[in-house]
Amino acid sequence: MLLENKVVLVTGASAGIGRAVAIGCARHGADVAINFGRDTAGAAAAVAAIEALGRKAVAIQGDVAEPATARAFVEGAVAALGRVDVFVNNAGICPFHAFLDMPAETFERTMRVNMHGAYFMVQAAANQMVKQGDGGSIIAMSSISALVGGEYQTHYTPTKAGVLSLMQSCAIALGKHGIRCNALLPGTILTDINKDDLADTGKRTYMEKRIPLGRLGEPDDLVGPTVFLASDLARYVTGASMLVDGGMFVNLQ
Ligand SMILES: NC(=O)C1=CN([C@@H]2O[C@H](COP(=O)(O)OP(=O)(O)OC[C@H]3O[C@@H](n4cnc5c(N)ncnc54)[C@H](O)[C@@H]3O)[C@@H](O)[C@H]2O)C=CC1
Ligand SMILES: C[C@H](O)[C@@H]1OC(=O)[C@H](O)[C@@H]1O
Repeated sequence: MLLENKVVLVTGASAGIGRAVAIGCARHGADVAINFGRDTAGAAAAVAAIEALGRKAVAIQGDVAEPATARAFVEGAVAALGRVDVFVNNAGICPFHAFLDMPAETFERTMRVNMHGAYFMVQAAANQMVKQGDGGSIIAMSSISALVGGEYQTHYTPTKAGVLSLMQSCAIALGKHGIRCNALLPGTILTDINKDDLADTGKRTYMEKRIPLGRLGEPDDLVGPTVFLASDLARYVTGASMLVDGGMFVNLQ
């Protein structure tokens, strides 16, 4: 198994991509600590699914927008599972809104959750890995939106570009410690984050038509790429980014 004896931490793992990735890593042999915001039932379901696979799991509540959450999550995970081998920064929000009347609070909250949250979480995980002294793998859930814009995502796309950039700089800062840092760039994956947006059937059909593989993504589509980057198969991969979008980005005409 690719992640045998590894401890994986995933933020925002009570639903969507984070939950799929947490359970997927357990399927490949990892013990898993999940951070979650408010969804206690979703977090409990993720823990139960991981334990049903014969792996250890712990769920730790905390708002990633608060810098103190990062240290508490890493410390709680180490207390429960012993160490941190892989850190997946996944928690994120995208409250769709037009640019010209974007409320300052919506802009600031999106920045704090997606960008500040990623920064302090990655920093806390990296410090633990440096302390352990035998490297690690950090993976950030960026987005196709790091590379292209969105009319109702002017507050969101800069955070995804920021997270991609964070992985590039951290790859340099942490390479000497044997810590690899990479970004995954999902396309459009059906989750709660875009449920309302894609309830517009015209928009959903348009998005589907843009995808050469012919369908929107599902959370499990991110498991393979995450497990690969987490595993020793990717031992010489750092500072890299991988689109997981069914080919949407390259589909000009
Ligand atoms: N669904 C998609 O099409 C795409 C999603 N992404 C990214 O993937 C990541 C996961 O999103 P999805 O699974 O799609 O959405 P989701 O809405 O299903 O999941 C987001 C998760 O983050 C958690 N979360 C939100 N704010 C939090 C906070 N302040 N503290 C702790 N946890 C918090 C939520 O509780 C939830 O578990 C996000 O970073 C998103 O930007 C990137 C590209 C495409
Ligand atoms: C929320 C969006 O539907 C989703 O998130 C992203 O990062 C991409 O823009 C997807 O379409």
